[in-house]
Amino acid sequence: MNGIRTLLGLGLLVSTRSRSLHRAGIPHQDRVCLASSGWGTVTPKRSVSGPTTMAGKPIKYLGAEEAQAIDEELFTEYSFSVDQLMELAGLSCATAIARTYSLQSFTKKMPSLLVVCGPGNNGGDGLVCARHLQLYSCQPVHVLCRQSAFPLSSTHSSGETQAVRELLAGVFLFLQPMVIDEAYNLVVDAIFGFSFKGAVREPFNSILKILKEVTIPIASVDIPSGWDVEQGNPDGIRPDMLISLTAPKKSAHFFQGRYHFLGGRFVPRALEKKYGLNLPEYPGTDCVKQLL
Ligand SMILES: NC(=O)C1=CN([C@@H]2O[C@H](COP(=O)(O)OP(=O)(O)OC[C@H]3O[C@@H](n4cnc5c(N)ncnc54)[C@H](OP(=O)(O)O)[C@@H]3O)[C@@H](O)[C@H]2O)[C@@H](O)CC1
Ligand SMILES: [K+]
Repeated sequence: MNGIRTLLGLGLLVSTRSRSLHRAGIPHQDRVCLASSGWGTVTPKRSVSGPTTMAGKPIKYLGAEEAQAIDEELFTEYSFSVDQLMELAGLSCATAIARTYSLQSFTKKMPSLLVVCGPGNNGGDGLVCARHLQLYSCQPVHVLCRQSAFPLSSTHSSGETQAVRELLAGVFLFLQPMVIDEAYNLVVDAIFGFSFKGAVREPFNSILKILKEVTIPIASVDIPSGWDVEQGNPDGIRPDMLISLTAPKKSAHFFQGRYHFLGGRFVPRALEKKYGLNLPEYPGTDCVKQLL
């Protein structure tokens, strides 16, 4: 633990420095984030059919283009703002995590959770998730994200959640999987979502390699980071939990962890119908539905 505290302390120092660098105009690709897991082996293909609705219809698993089209339509046709959707998505993720893992029973208290956030909206979901987890008494939550360049990070980690901290990826890369295992109870993987494509670029590639070796559970937001949105990644991280947002993506067929949730209860009925999503009923007023 001393090792991690030293590193985290170093991270805060570097983070402070990098905020200065940001103000000085250091390009955001020089800053970072990070995340992820180690449960089971991802071998295609666990389930071809996937879960069904109460009416017995299969829930639709989206391809990358379709996921992006729905995203676009939510903004243009239904006038959602990115902040609105992100808040609901992040809340869903925190709710699924808190329900599944008994936060009060976590044995490692200081720090408790590590949330690794990427450069896009998936990372924004991670920041919101971290804030809600913290409000669920899971403190402290450490957040690794691209240095503040990310305009949403200040919004979503603001207010009473200032305890979330930024670390540079450079510092993260000093962390050995064993150190992460020792220090944290769970990693939230919010690096990449449905806009990920191609080979993982640095520094995320190195971060994902570390996360592949971690043995504490990983909860992936929307898509396990580094997985192809449709084809998965047999050599990628192996999350214990997947929280699909809006609708599962095709890669969720390859998910072999223990818990699969659907979150993001914001899809208008007309949009659901248009894309034939066949979403399941959410129980009562819940914002998540457990699929597995
Ligand atoms: N209904 C919805 O739609 C909702 C969606 N929501 C959330 O939004 C997520 C989608 O967000 P998103 O579109 O911002 O993209 P996301 O996947 O986070 O990252 C893109 C970034 O990754 C980068 N990048 C890409 N490939 C890379 C590589 N190989 N190696 C390295 N970097 C790579 C890419 O960089 P670029 O290639 O552009 O330079 C860009 O910076 C979605 O999964 C869900 O979580 C919810 O908030 C609300 C409802
Ligand atoms: K993710």
